[in-house]
Amino acid sequence: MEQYIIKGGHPLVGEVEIGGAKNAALAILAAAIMTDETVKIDNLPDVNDINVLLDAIAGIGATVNRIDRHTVTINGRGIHDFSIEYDYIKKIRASYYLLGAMLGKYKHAEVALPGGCNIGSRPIDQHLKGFRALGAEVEIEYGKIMAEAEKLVGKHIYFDVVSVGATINVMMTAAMADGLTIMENVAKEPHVVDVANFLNSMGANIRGAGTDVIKIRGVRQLHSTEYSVIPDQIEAGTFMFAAAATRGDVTVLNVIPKHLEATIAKLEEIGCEVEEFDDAVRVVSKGDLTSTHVKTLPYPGFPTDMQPQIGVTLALCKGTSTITESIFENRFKYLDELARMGANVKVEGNSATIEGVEKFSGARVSAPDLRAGAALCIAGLATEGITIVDDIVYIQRGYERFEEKLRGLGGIIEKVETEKEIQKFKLKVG
Ligand SMILES: CC(=O)N[C@H]1[C@@H](OP(=O)(O)OP(=O)(O)OC[C@H]2O[C@@H](n3ccc(=O)[nH]c3=O)[C@H](O)[C@@H]2O)O[C@H](CO)[C@@H](O)[C@@H]1O
Ligand SMILES: C=C(OP(=O)(O)O)C(=O)O
Repeated sequence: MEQYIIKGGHPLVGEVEIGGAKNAALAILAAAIMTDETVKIDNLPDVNDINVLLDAIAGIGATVNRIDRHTVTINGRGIHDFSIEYDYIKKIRASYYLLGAMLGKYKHAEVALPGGCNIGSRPIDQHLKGFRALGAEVEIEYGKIMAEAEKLVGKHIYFDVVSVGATINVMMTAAMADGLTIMENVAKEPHVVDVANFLNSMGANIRGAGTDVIKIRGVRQLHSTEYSVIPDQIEAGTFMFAAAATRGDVTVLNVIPKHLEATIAKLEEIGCEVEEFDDAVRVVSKGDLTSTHVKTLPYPGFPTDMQPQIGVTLALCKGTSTITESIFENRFKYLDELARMGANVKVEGNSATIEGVEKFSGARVSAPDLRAGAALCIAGLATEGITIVDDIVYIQRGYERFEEKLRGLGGIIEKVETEKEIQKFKLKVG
């Protein structure tokens, strides 16, 4: 099993290029099968989740051509199989987007119940409510969701909870339903807007993405397009908190600063200097940082996907910080690991109280999920000793060349697999 080994205690300094947004790209790839024409998608992150989804799309008969690591063409004309059994697909969350896409285009879809990070119970009732409202019959049997419709007809849908997945999924189906769909209480995340823009570039008629109400006038057919995925605000934020925690000076390149507002506000609150450019943000962290309070919320609130990264940073800030996790009930597991590195934390229900410490000590820790894994690497980079992070397969789901990008900022981090490699690293770093 691959691990990261880290020798920390050095400020991260320099520039890092941010890739395309995983969570936008996954939905866009699924939506690409909704036309028989060829779609070209650029700025894809080269991460495991994307590769699993591309294999699944090829597996049902679409033609998938990799132009390079970040560009792909997809042609859905050959799709002959509307049932996705593929073993890996159920492990990724975004497998549910094939349901919305296939239901919209073929009026029939069967997809294994989705997986994704184990950060809470993660129901999909709002997705199913939306499909049913549009006229689909939906059943769950043998771990599979089966959706079928003779005809899909636009409806007024009010979501009971704000869900990124349900908003995008039902939007995809409604894009090819008859008539007008009005979706209320929808998610406003940048990736919701990106998927709407992508579908519109294929000929869909979607208005209001990025606000609380999305209106979709269904169209009969979608057509070819060329599209570039937006930058990943979570990858960018991860490097920004890595700069803060290591008392570094890092500029994230190829970002949309507007998408990073909640992150920038928290970095400034704890005492970092943040400079915004057209498509870059520089974070400078000098001297003592101070505590703050964080509550995760749907966009434009502070993202739950950035909660572990700020948590690790706050554990090294002076004073008492609190974090309220209001989206997922099981996203504090990384704090147990951090406690093994010397953090002073207490979790009660959906709140964590963090008493800042001056430094951590290196330890062997496990990545409990994707963002938590990245956050534990930040902890290791901020720690003078040696830290080993196990289960990095989670990190590889969503970060491209993570260790290489950190090394580019002066971080001492290597991917290792054997005890011999660990010893070699220790000898090298002294
Ligand atoms: C692949 C992907 O894009 N994953 C992201 C997506 O996950 P995901 O789409 O699973 O998250 P949602 O936005 O749907 O979940 C938000 C909240 O709504 C609840 N809920 C959701 C759907 C539903 O049918 N019923 C229901 O009750 C969830 O339990 C959660 O409490 O958005 C999350 C919130 O920004 C991010 O953390 C994930 O990284
Ligand atoms: C939780 C995440 O992903 P997923 O929803 O795919 O588990 C994430 O991207 O942080």
